[in-house]
Amino acid sequence: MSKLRFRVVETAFKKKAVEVATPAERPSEYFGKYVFNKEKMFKYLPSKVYNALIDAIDNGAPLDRSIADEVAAGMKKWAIEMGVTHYTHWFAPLTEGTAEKHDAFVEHDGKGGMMEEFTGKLLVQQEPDASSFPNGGIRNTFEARGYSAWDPSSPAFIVDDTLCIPTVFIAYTGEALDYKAPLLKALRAVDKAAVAVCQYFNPEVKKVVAYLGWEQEYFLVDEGLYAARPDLLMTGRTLMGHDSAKNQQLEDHYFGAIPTRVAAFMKDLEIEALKLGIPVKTRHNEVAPNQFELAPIFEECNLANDHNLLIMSLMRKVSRRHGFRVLLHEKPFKGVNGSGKHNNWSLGTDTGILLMGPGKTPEDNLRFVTFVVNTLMAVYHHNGLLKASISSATNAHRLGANEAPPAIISSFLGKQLSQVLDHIENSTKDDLISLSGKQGMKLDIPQIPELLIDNTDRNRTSPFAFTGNRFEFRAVGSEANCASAMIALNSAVANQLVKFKKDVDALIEKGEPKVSAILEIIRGYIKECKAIHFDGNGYSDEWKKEAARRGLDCETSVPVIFDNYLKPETIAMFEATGVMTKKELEARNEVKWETYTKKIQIEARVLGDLAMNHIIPVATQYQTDLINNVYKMQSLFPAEKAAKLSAKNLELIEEIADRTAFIKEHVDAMIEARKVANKIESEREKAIAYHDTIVPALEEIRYHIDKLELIVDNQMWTLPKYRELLFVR
Ligand SMILES: NC(=O)CC[C@H](N)C(=O)O
Repeated sequence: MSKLRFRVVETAFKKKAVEVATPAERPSEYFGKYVFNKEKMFKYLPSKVYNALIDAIDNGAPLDRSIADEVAAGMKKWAIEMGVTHYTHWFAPLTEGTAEKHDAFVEHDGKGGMMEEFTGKLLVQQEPDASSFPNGGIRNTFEARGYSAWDPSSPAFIVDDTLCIPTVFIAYTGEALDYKAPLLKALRAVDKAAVAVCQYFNPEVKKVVAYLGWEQEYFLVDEGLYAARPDLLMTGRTLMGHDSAKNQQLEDHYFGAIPTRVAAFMKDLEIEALKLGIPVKTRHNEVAPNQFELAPIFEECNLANDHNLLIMSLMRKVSRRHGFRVLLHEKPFKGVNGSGKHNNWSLGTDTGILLMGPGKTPEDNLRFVTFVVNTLMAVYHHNGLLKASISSATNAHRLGANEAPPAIISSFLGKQLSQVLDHIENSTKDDLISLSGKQGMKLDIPQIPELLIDNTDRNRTSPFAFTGNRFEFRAVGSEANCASAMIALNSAVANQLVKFKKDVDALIEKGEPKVSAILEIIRGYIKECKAIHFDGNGYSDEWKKEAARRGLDCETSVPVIFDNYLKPETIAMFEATGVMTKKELEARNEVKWETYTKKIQIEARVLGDLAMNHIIPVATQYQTDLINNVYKMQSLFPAEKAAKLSAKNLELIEEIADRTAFIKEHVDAMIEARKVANKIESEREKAIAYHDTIVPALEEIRYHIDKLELIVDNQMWTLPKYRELLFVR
């Protein structure tokens, strides 16, 4: 009998919710307790320094060294009062996680003792010995220097005894080695380009901010069960496991009562998140059993992204206090919903206008339509790139399967917005603009009810859906750094807005009045990007055919999808917006291909091990029991009767023999295929070989393992089954 599996199931069943103390203060009082936010800056910094820092945060003004020294002194004072002993630059290298290297505040005081020290120099820039992060060949090992540099726009925060300073991570030669550096550039580009366009409508607009509201989906699995599944432990997903008879068919988990152990975890997590200034708001059960979701209020994109990275590491930490492990993988379990991280994206002005939201007047709506249509143009022209920005070895299992968006980028607009765009497209300039006496010009742009639009039919099958006053990029994966998608989207929109401004200005120069110039260009754009608009069922096979006919990127091989980053139009777009150079894009793709290969390689190794060490031995043992039974039948009964009574067992004996033989042969073949792939020099070709030869083998082997799970004695099966992983909580 398999002891471990039954022991962990039993222990898990007995676990009670961990008591979580509710803080005495209200959430609004402890919100941001561990953040060096504006309130603390005001308290701990001289007013001149405070003003300079706020200017740097709000307007990107440069900070000189003397200011940095004073900021560091203020930060240190606050941190030491909070019991902090260490500091770290906190950054997001190209690994999908975050990195930190803690240093104590201590320095020699020159009198044989120690003192706490933290200077502006240490705040502003560091040179972590971080030569082992992926860099795609940008840094040669002999010149392996990478710098981390302070991002004042994301406030420092405290985790345990450490002051964490959000930073970018760049090479000695200036290339980005992280997600934050290009994200900040993309946000600057979209700000600049959108401000220029906004000024057609309101010359007061000086700043446009990109907002991000992410929705983090995740699974929780009892820690004991998790430990008994080496595949979960090492790859984040189950590489095998037959469907549980009951899973999500009854739709009884979604929005259901939150299980008590989970509710305690959520409460604990939320308290910690609020203290770190993460404005968490929503929590609920998701579609699959043991799947949940957490979402904050939207924030400025760079901050929101840091908060998402932070929440993922908090989730990992807090879940363990509750005897759980959190699974952020996009598809931990086959056959039930995967986990996404829908990115709600919008643009807003410093005059308080949400640019993707309809307004009250036709003029407001012309602005609204301008930004929506330019976004559609960007998504249309860069649909392959946007797909590449969310593609990974892990997200590939999710896209197109069980409620997740398909692997083709299209945009859902809903009935009302579609009608407005159709109206503009099908009207002449004179239909749309009439001169009406003293009131001046009248625009015929249909009204979109501001409230109603929030309730428009949602389309879960759309990867990029308009949802009333924002777009929801639903294809982003749960494990991803949102920056990848946000870099691509904001850069593409920035580039498009620049083009729009150029097109409109050209007409104005020819003597066309501003409003009709805008309408003229918008009308042309609506026609041009029609192919991206799709309100139908994204899961259907007809859509796949239709999307191909429309010329949208329908590639499904992740390593090939990455080619989108190196297409001439992509390079031109990133270079024009100043977000990334060709060299950076090339290097980053090397990392993407390499990571892809390594992830599949690890899965193949783990599956090979489990097949040989768990599955085949257990199946063979059970087969031996059956064989013994057959022999005993023969000694007990006359031959004919024994044969009849043993018929079923004989079938099972053969089935086990066939399936184990298949598994063994294919594990061996997979090892050989890996050997061949590993010899390939080019990272791209190697990743393609892994995709084409190893990924299908993983599926084929799994199929037979899952069939064995159905027939082998349950008492012998060593790995916790889907019904246990998904329902014990
Ligand atoms: N209810 C939902 O929105 C499901 C979303 C789904 N889990 C996804 O992967 O995107």
